[in-house]
Amino acid sequence: MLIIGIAGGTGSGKTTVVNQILNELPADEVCVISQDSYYKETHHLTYQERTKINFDHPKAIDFDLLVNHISDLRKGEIIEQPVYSFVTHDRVKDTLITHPRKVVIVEGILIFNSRELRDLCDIKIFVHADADERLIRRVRRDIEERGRDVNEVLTRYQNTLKPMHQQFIEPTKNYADIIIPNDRYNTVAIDIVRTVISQKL
Ligand SMILES: Nc1ncnc2c1ncn2[C@@H]1O[C@H](COP(=O)(O)OP(=O)(O)O)[C@@H](O)[C@H]1O
Ligand SMILES: Nc1ccn([C@@H]2O[C@H](COP(=O)(O)O)[C@@H](O)[C@H]2O)c(=O)n1
Repeated sequence: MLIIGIAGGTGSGKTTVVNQILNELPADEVCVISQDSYYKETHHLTYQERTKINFDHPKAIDFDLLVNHISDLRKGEIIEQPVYSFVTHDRVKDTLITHPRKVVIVEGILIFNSRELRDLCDIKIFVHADADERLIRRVRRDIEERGRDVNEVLTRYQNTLKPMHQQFIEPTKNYADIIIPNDRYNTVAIDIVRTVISQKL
């Protein structure tokens, strides 16, 4: 099994890179684990209380469960991946049955903050895009796909996204084996990653 960690700031293009890698691999040889699915359960909080959570701090993530699940996959076990709603800011009741595959891709802004998770990754990739580019993408995406308005996104960016990126996300670039510059679509980098995967497999 080959475990690939893909980190990078919000809007850097992690999900897009994952999809580009997936395009070239047979569906039954790869599975994807998103860190977003592992935001801590917050059933006990009201919606208003949940909106105030700092989602860009490592404490917001259930790393214990995430590490256990990746370890289980490595052992060949099936896991039940939680499913998260960006609309309610909480996990939903459903889970996603996920089978171990030859290639396991773990993606998320904070994954390299966990030493255990870093150690589980055979290849660590950091997707880089400049802050202004990421903000533009984030505004568009959160309005179109996550039910937010421009004021909410910009306020969150100033209060949490920017400082948390500087404190917790950007420094983890140092752990990366490969850094993908993604201000523009980077097909050369994707080809290189695919070649590395093929060679390892
Ligand atoms: N290289 C790129 N150039 C332009 N837009 C991009 C690029 N990569 C991703 N995007 C767009 O930016 C938005 C955020 O990308 P996404 O892959 O969801 O980022 P992340 O998973 O890192 O938050 C999406 O709408 C996506 O289509
Ligand atoms: N309820 C939530 C939970 C997280 N976020 C934001 O999602 C970002 C991480 O996802 P990416 O796909 O952008 O990597 C992170 O920056 C959180 O602020 C949210 O808006 N609402």
